[in-house]
Amino acid sequence: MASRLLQNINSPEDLRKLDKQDLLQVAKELREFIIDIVATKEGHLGASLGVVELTIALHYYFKTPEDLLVWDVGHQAYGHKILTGRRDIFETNRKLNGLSGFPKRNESIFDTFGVGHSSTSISAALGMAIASKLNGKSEKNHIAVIGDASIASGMAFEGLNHAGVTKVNLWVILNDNAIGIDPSVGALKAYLSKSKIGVKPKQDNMIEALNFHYSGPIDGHDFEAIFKAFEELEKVKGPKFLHLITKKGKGLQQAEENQVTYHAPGKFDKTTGELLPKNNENLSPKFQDVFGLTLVELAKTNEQIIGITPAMPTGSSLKYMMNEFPDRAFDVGIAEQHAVTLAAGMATQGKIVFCTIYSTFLQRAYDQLIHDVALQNLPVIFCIDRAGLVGADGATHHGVFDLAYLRCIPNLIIATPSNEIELRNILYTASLGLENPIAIRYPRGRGLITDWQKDFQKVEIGKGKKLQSGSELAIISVGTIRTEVEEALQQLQQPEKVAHYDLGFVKPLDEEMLVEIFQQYKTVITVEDGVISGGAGEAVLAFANQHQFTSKIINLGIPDEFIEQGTTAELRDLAGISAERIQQKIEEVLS
Ligand SMILES: Cc1ncc(C[n+]2csc(CCOP(=O)(O)OP(=O)(O)O)c2C)c(N)n1
Ligand SMILES: CC(=O)[C@@H](O)[C@H](O)COP(=O)(O)O
Ligand SMILES: [Mg+2]
Repeated sequence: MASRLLQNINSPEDLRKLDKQDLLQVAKELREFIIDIVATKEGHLGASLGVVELTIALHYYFKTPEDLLVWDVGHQAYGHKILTGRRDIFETNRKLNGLSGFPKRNESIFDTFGVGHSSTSISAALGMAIASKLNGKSEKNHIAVIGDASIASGMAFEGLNHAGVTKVNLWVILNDNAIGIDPSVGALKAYLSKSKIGVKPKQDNMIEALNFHYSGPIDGHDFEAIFKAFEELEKVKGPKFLHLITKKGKGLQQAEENQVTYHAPGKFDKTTGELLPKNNENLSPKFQDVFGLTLVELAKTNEQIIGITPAMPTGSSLKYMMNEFPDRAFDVGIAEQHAVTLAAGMATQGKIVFCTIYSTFLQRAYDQLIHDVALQNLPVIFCIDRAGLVGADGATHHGVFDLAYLRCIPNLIIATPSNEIELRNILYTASLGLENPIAIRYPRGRGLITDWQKDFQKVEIGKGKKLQSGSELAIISVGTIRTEVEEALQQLQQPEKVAHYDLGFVKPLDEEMLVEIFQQYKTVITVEDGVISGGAGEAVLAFANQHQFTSKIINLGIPDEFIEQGTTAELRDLAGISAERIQQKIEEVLS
């Protein structure tokens, strides 16, 4: 598929053998190659298309891999992967046992740092640069490429602040396309958007104030301009900053015009850019929409309700509330720590704050969760999206640690609704006002219920439920993994032997229900889509031990290893929590 020039580029060395004039053709071919593959195999599109020229220029000008190139987030690194020896296996991108969708150290020597979560590139590249200096290799270049949304995160500023007092050979390249997944937000965006190509912001250049040599803004699709800037900056000692203006989705009209949709568009027609219908999608809503639409309903009748998202209005569906109540719904940018403490501040003033964060990104705000929310027992409502295995994004994005990292926090309620209606009802219950903070956990994608917009029912906090009686063994499922358990039970030869309970809450546990289970069953299996170590199953185990129940307890969940990418179904199977694997386990125990 790779055409004339690209098919002979198996490493940056091959690229460097070409004349500069050939690079335009390489850019054309690289764009076509990315579009071709992503159109059928899916993945992140717009970001990689936007940095095609920059990617080629970096590998052409610098001596990678000796010079160290660090991509921020890494969703824009497809061109980098293709030029660094992975062209022929690029169609395995984000698939089980295939390439990771992000740079990864054990995948290639050119991937200098594993990424996926944003805003780490400056700290990582600075760390490398300081180490190089200590190793007597000060001439080595260390290059962080970071987007306009990612640089607005606190962590990126911490890196800039430190770099400014070093004399190391650090390049920060700002790829400014004025958008993250959703439009960029905040005062920094306003500052950056005043910069026009060729017109350096003269007054109060905040980057220069941080002791960086600032260059730009230049057109990031113009090879000549990029090389000229590289040559000039190479003469500068110490940290330097190059500001590029690019267009996300460059080269595919639809992607340029609908940048939010084409961030990760799913399958599309590679020539027209038209999105293709998704196969096998049922009619039940996405869990994120159950959250987003329910929140709008609740916000209509209660003006104390506030919504907060750190940079994921579309992904979390907070966008519905942002559209209806722009004064009460906030996208704070990639700033999970700020989002949590902002929510805490609002809660001190009696606001009912729904703070929605992907499980994996909430890891960033762990201290804020403990110190600013739980310790003061502020009743913030955390809506934890993308809990469990998320599929193709892989190890950096699975939401599998939350139950373990939340369970040990005093004061925090942890709700694990097992379907759309339960999610809706716990959102309603939380909106009535709780005395504690609460974490409500739900997965990526859709469940099975279509008729979900029922009248609200108040939920009793800390209550689980019996879903099915059985004579020999009990299964306790945690959250929406319930559907895998139900499917497993349907396949059993003797389903009447197996009882099924829904834990409902990981904290507080439904002790009454657990006592009933342990008094009745000699074997109990817990199933969750989170890590076993420290997870809900271990909470059940600890309860049994504390109360001297002697039933045998088997915990199913994510084993003590990082799970890579694949479809959610494949990964559940590998982890032993698919319907089939659960069924096998039950049959084994029963026999
Ligand atoms: C800590 C963290 N929060 C949120 C995200 C989700 N996320 C991935 S890419 C992205 C937007 C990045 O925008 P920008 O840095 O401008 O890069 P662009 O996509 O425009 O190239 C966001 C919010 C993330 N990866 N990491
Ligand atoms: C790169 C990144 O972090 C996001 O683009 C992420 O892939 C979004 O995930 P969802 O598709 O689950 O919203
Ligand atoms: Mg951007």
